[in-house]
Amino acid sequence: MSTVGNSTNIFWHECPVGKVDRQKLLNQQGCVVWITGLSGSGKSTLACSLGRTLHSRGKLSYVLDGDNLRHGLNKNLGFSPEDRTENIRRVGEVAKLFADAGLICIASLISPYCKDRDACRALLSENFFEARLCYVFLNMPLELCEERDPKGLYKLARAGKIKGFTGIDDPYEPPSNCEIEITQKDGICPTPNEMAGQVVSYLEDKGYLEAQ
Ligand SMILES: Nc1ncnc2c1ncn2[C@@H]1O[C@H](COP(=O)(O)OS(=O)(=O)O)[C@@H](OP(=O)(O)O)[C@H]1O
Ligand SMILES: Nc1ncnc2c1ncn2[C@@H]1O[C@H](COP(=O)(O)OP(=O)(O)O)[C@@H](O)[C@H]1O
Repeated sequence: MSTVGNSTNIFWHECPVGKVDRQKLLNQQGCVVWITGLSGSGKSTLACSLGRTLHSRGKLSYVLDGDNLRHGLNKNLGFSPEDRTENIRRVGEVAKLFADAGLICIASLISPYCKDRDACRALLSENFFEARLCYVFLNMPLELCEERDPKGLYKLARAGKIKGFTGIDDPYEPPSNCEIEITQKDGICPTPNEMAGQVVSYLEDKGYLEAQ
């Protein structure tokens, strides 16, 4: 019997089919690839490209995209620091479930604050779950993201019509402990396929693309 958050008198129920059984079925290991970076840095593009590459290799993945989740699970959250923290916490919990289900979970969110990303890492490291988290930092210059501005949000933020926009008047704290950092080379951004390839190589090296 235990107490967790606001719930008291709760019990953990084990099921007979476990993570290892599911992983054997899928011939892969559940893990989380978490893509962080400015709006316009290419997070959704990389997430889709990675999902496609894994699919073509017979690996089951699922994309949790920040923008999309704000249409449902996180529709009651805005962009205040507190709401962003809750956003990351919730997606961390969902990603943990997907990884426990044996999937390669691809989360793509700005996730701008170090403390929230650290909390997420801690969450995925809790004793009953072996941490398999790969932070991918899409380290693209603000100027490039602003130039791309596919949704016109930077323009609105610069005009003061959106308050608290990441990179303009709300901070993006670059990670110092990410597993993969993707940058421009000689002023050229790697293609989505190249970026996905870099992540797939990491997953292969870790042995996540086959059962234990
Ligand atoms: N104020 C402000 N700051 C940043 N982004 C904003 C804001 N308002 C709306 N948007 C749009 O919301 C998308 C980011 O949602 P996330 O859930 O990834 O954000 S966060 O991780 O909670 O910071 C983000 O999508 P991406 O461009 O795909 O990153 C924007 O389209
Ligand atoms: N590697 C890339 N090379 C060139 N353009 C890219 C690349 N990745 C993304 N883009 C373009 O940049 C814009 C923003 O990409 P998107 O994936 O929506 O970013 P985010 O999800 O971080 O907001 C889109 O127009 C997309 O086509």
